[in-house]
Order: sequence, then C-alpha cells, then structure tokens
Amino acid sequence: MAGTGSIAGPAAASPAVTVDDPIIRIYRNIVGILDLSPRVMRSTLDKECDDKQSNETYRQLMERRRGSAYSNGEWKNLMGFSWKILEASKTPTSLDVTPLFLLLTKLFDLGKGDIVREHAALIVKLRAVKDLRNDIMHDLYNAVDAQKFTELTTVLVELVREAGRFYALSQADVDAEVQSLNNEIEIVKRMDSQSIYFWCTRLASSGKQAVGLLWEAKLEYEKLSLNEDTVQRQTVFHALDVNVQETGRGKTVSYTEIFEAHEKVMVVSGIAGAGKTTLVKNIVLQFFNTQETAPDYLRSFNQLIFFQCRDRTTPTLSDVIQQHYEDLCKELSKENVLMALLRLDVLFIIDGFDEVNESSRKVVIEIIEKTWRRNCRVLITTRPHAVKEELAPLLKPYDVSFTQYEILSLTKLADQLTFLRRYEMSMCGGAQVGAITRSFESLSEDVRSLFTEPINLVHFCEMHKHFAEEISSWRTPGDVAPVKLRLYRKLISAKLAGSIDEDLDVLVDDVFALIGAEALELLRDNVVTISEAELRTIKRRCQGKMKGEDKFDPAVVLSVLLKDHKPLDLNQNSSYQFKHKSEQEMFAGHYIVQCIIGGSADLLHIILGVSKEGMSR
Ligand SMILES: Nc1ncnc2c1ncn2[C@@H]1O[C@H](COP(=O)(O)OP(=O)(O)OP(=O)(O)O)[C@@H](O)[C@H]1O
Repeated sequence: MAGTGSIAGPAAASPAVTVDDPIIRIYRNIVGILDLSPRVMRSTLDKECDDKQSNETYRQLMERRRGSAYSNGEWKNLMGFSWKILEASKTPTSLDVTPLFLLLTKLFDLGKGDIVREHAALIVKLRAVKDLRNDIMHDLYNAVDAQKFTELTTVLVELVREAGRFYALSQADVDAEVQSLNNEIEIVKRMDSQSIYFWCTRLASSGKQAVGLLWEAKLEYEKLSLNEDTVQRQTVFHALDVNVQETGRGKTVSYTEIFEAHEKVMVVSGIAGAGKTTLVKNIVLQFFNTQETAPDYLRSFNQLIFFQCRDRTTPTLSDVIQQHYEDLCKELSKENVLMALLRLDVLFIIDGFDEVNESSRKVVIEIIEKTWRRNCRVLITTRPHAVKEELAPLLKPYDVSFTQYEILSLTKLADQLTFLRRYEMSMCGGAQVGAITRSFESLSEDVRSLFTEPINLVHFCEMHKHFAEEISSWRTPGDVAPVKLRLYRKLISAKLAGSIDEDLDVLVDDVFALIGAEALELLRDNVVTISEAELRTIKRRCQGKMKGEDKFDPAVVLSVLLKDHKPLDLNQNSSYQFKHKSEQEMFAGHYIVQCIIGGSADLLHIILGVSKEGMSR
C-alpha cells in the first residue's frame, strides 16, 4: 500500500501485537491521522476545486473566485501559520489535515459562482476529523485510546458520503470510494513495522519521555556564575514580557504569546544577559515537565528539539536527532527517525543564533529547509545585531519570514524586587530574606538603572553576598563595574591562597591579562566554546606565565572562570565556556582597557584580526 509510507525493502513480518497492545492502538491512530485523514480530505478538496487550473496556486484560485486579490496581511489573518504553504501549493499532495481544513472552510465561505450551497453538514464532518487530529497528536492519553480510531474511521466514511451528497456524485461512485477506504482501514489494522508511521508511533509513545529525562538532568538546576550557589531554574524563573516588532506599535505581550504569531518562525531578540537562553531553557523544562501537563501555549507540539548555535561538534540535523533519541536511533537509523519526526508537530528551538559558526549554520539551514512545509515551528533566539546582518539574509533564499519579539528590560522597581526576591529565597534557603531587596531599594535611581537586565540583577545578588558593605557606599554608576572584577579577584585569590608564595595581586593581574587576551581572540572569531585541546593550550600559557611557581595549578584558576560544558553525546569530549558570554566580553574589555592604559602597541591588530604587517599597510 503506497499510503502507509513503508520505509524500504520488503515488508518484515509484523510484530505479534494485539489490540490490547498500546503500540498498535497508537499506530492505528497515527496512520489514521497522518495518512488516511489527509487522503480523504484531499479527495474532497479535489472535488471542490474542479475548476482549478493546474498552474494555479490555492491562493490564486481563491482570488479568482473572490474577484480580487488578498493583501498579504489579509491572507495571513485568514490562513494563520498555514498561509505560506497555501500560498505556494498547487496540488494537495503535501497538505495535511490542518491546512486542508482551513482551505476547505475558507473556500466554502467564498462560495462558487452563483451556485447556492449548503455546506454546514460537510463542515461538521471536516471539523470532526480536525478535532480528532488535534486530540490524538497533542495528547498521548488520546493517542493510546482505541475508541479514537473507531471514531475516526466512522467519521471518515461519513465524510466521504457527505461529500458525495454535497457534490451530487452517483451512488456507485460514492460506494466505490467507501469500499476503497474500508479496505485501507483493514490494512491499517495490521501493523507494518517497516512503515514510517510505525516509527512515528514509537516517537509518539516514548520519544518525549526519553528526551524529557535528558533535558531535566541537564537543565533543572542553574549554577550561578560568580560563586558556587545553585538554584532550581524553574523556581527562580521570572516570566518575561516581550515586545512584538511586527506591529510597529510596540505591543507588549507575555512570552507565552509568541506562539500566536502567524509565521512559523519566531525570533526572540535581546541584548546580552536579557534572558534569551533562560527563556528557552524554561520552555524546554515546561514542555517536558512530568509532574504537570504541558501549558496551553505548548500543547500543540508533541516533540521538542533544542539546539544551541555555539555547538561546534554536531554537523547535521540527524546528529542532533541522534543526541535526543539515542536509543531509538540505534534501532532504526538517525535519518529514519528524523524522517518520522518531521511528520509530527515539532517545536525546534535554536538558541543563540548570534553565536552561529560554520558547522552550526549548516544545522540551522537544514532545520529551516526541512520544516517549512511541515507542521513544525521554529523558535530562534539571538542578540539583535544578528537579526538584520545574519539571520534575515540566511532565511531569505528559503523565502521564510518570521515574527520578531524583543525581550523587554526590567525597568520597574517592583519587577526588579520581585526578581531579586526569588533568587534571594533560593540562595539563602528562605532564611534572612529581605537583605538583598532592601539593599537594592536603598540605591539611587541612577545606580539602579544599571540593573535592568536579568544577568545584572543576578550579579547584584552575588555581589551582595560578598561585598554587602561596599554596596551601601555606591553613589554613581561608575562605582559598580569594578566590583564584579574584584569579586573574581577575590574568588581566585581564595583558591590560590596557601599554595602560592608570590604576591597574589600580581599573579591575578597576570591571569586576568592572559584570560582577557584569550577571551578577546575567541570573540574575534565568534567562538564561545573552548575545546579540550584549546584548553590545554590556555593552561600551558598560564603555566608559562607562572614559571617558578611549582605549586601553581592553572586548572584551579580556570575553574573559577570557566565552566565545563558536557556534550549531549557522552562519547564526545567536553568543551568549556566562560560562565556567561557577557563575562567573556567583560574580561576581553578589561584586557583592552589594560592594554590602552599600558600603551600596548600590539592591541589594535589583535582586535581587528589582521597581522601586524597588515596593520602597517
Ligand atoms: N527570566 C529569568 N528569570 C530568572 N533569571 C533569569 C531570567 N533571565 C535571565 N536570568 C538570569 O540571567 C542570566 C543570563 O541570562 P541568559 O543567559 O538567558 O541571557 P542571554 O540573553 O541568553 O545572554 P547572551 O546574549 O549574553 O547569551 C541567567 O544565567 C540567569 O541567571
């Protein structure tokens, strides 16, 4: 049977399954939704569009029937995020239930010439299929329900009969179509383990759970950057607001509303430390939360793939898929799992596009290329400068448009205090809560205006822990900046005290200079992850600086400044990163200032990334 999408080769003996087996129940529902339903609806659409010319798109057909063109805005409002596929498609072959339902209902609304038609009964049947689709695809509890398959097959047969009445087909033609559908239904009842729908079934039944465990282990806790404190990510999460750029009127909405966009691609932009990565990590945790069902705004997805552009070691999308569904990919191949995944409703999250490199760019392009015709959506985060300069040009050749949202800063004192309170509670386990917020409230407005990004507020908590006294003496914004570096100085000195004979201050200056030069060089190449080999080079350089200090261990110092970044694929080597990109930038900035103060002639060519000879020219 062509329709069940067998993967390749002769059909293997079907696994011994009974109706009691959850896998066969999910399989039937999945084939019913992903294969039988669109085929029946496509046949209805063909009947409705018997006047369509073969080179005409569905948008053009509707405009012809309407007698006027739609503006792009009208078309998007009419078709939601199916607008693109319905604008481009000339045949129904790649349309599935959601765009088919939309298209059919909008065609009925338009009418067909002067013919008076009563389409209400037909819409009832179409809607029943669409609702069953959403029930089954968005909730495993429904997907495993044998009754749903019975309901679906019944309504599909009714749809064929109702379409027969509506288009005044002969009884013989309708009976033949029903017979053919019943034959297909009988085939679906026997599970084909070579069918792509079998793998969709496996993904639907256990994929989310497996990936959920993976992300929960990786993301549940957050280690703060300036000291050893750990907080539970969801407990300290502050629900951020975003500004919809599309409207041009500065409409402010909650982050949960970004999925209401008409575009399949949504871009969340924000300056350094605005909370882009934290936002998407919390979306991941909410999606996979095993204690509660996914929140409403995520309910339309049944799988989620998370990819960070700083990754330099995952060359293809199927490798990303393998990291997510390791066991399933061992059974089938990663390519087949990817193929099956793209049939489902997937949310792809691409984090930190501004950090994209040669390898991760290929993955981003693959995601865009493979998802735009599907029921998938893509959420991309980036610093603002990369939207115009890099992201828009990358999407343009694929004719992909997006809605942009900008994360809003926390400018109101009440919001800042709420934010700080959560961290304070988590950091002191509930004891002595109030000191941090009181200290913050006592600052002048001028100084407080430095703390409008989440990262600065978190750093405030950390600085308060070490320099509470000093904070009370801050008078101007200029008093704040040096304290963060002093905090690092203090942390490194504490680590080295007792093991080093030399003057610690001088030694820390040397470490800062070395790490600052390294940070600058990496930033120049837009690199934020450091491989094991690169780390060894940095360690050797540290060691070289500390000649004569036998007891100096560069790993101890670097552990204060860098964090270990464990790969998803445990067979791969670890990589390392600054605790936050903004800290990499801070050390690079400090280094530049020191070079300028010290009158270093080497500096400019390093920043510009050219040779000294190149500079003289
Ligand atoms: N919504 C939030 N609730 C609680 N804490 C947050 C929130 N957003 C950010 N933070 C804190 O601020 C830190 C920096 O945020 P994050 O890394 O998400 O910023 P970013 O916008 O991705 O920055 P960059 O562009 O530099 O990568 C986080 O590690 C976290 O401690």
